[in-house]
Amino acid sequence: MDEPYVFITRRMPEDIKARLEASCRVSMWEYEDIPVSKGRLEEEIKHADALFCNVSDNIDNEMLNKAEHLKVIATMAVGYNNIDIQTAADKGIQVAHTPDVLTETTADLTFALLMASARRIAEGIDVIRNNEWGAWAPFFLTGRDIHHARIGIIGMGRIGEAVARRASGFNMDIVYHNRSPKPDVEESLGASYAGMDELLTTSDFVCVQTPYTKETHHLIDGNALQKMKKNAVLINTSRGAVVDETALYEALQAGEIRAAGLDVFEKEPIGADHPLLTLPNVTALPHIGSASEDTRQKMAEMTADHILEGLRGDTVSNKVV
Ligand SMILES: NC(=O)C1=CN([C@@H]2O[C@H](COP(=O)(O)OP(=O)(O)OC[C@H]3O[C@@H](n4cnc5c(N)ncnc54)[C@H](OP(=O)(O)O)[C@@H]3O)[C@@H](O)[C@H]2O)C=CC1
Ligand SMILES: O=CC(=O)O
Repeated sequence: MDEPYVFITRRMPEDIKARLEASCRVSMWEYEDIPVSKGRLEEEIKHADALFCNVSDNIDNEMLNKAEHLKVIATMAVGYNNIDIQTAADKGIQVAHTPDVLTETTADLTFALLMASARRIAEGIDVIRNNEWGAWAPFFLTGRDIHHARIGIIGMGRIGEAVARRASGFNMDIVYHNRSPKPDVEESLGASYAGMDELLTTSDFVCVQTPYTKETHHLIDGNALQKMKKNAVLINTSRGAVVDETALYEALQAGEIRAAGLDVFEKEPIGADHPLLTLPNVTALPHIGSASEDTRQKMAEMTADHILEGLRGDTVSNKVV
């Protein structure tokens, strides 16, 4: 019997490719920093038995309908909003993702962004690099305190909980909002459940950690931003479109909220001409939530293993559908 054919949509380290090559025929997009072209992906998905993809690949209904032999899609991410999971399920294609392995790393980055936004770290770095440091001044680059402030976590899931654990080390008052309350987390972390309105109107830091779904599209819109405290900071490390960027720009410019820390954007990648980057109170990062060497290596290994499981006919261990 022919070996199954796997297509990898981004250049991966040799050990990851070799893990698959032990039992599969593998082909890989040549570049690490350029997404696979739509044309190549359409061509490959037609023949592939398995697809190793990532957050920047749009695996929609049209793309999936080209697949003739596909048995498994393994994405090197926990979020899978870029994959039409209903069509995959209808076609009997298993979809696997990488939960847990990236939770602590993403929470570290979320907290780093929170601290950088509150304490104006990016502005401070710019001052030094631009040779603008005149002298110590009493109120120069003063930020807002993190310790003992209230953090409101929207989406108290794996990453939300890991952020809450970090917040408790800073003696923060933790409130959260989910569709379903989590009494165990309330007990272990001393967090309190809040409705959206209460969370927005009382939090000093609002952290968004939900997946991107129809329900969470523009969850943070102009209305939500208006409810936030004037001194509040918004942190988004979930997906860009959970926040209405136009409304956010207007709220930041009008001083309706204090600052924003963003790792994700509605259309990625953004360029230096993005309106939000004209605002000094925006700290922006290029979607690097899970980007530590160890975590990305583990995510890649896990993704390859999901493919091997699916091709053996087993149920993949982190099955979305
Ligand atoms: N910036 C980056 O690089 C990274 C970004 N991410 C993003 O983070 C997301 C979360 O990951 P993870 O913590 O593992 O996921 P989980 O599924 O563990 O947590 C998601 C949480 O969101 C809540 N939620 C879902 N829908 C809603 C809603 N409509 N309103 C309020 N709460 C909601 C869920 O609770 P309930 O169902 O009770 O509502 C759940 O507690 C990923 O989907 C991904 O988009 C992840 C990793 C890295
Ligand atoms: O954005 C990253 C993910 O793992 O989801």
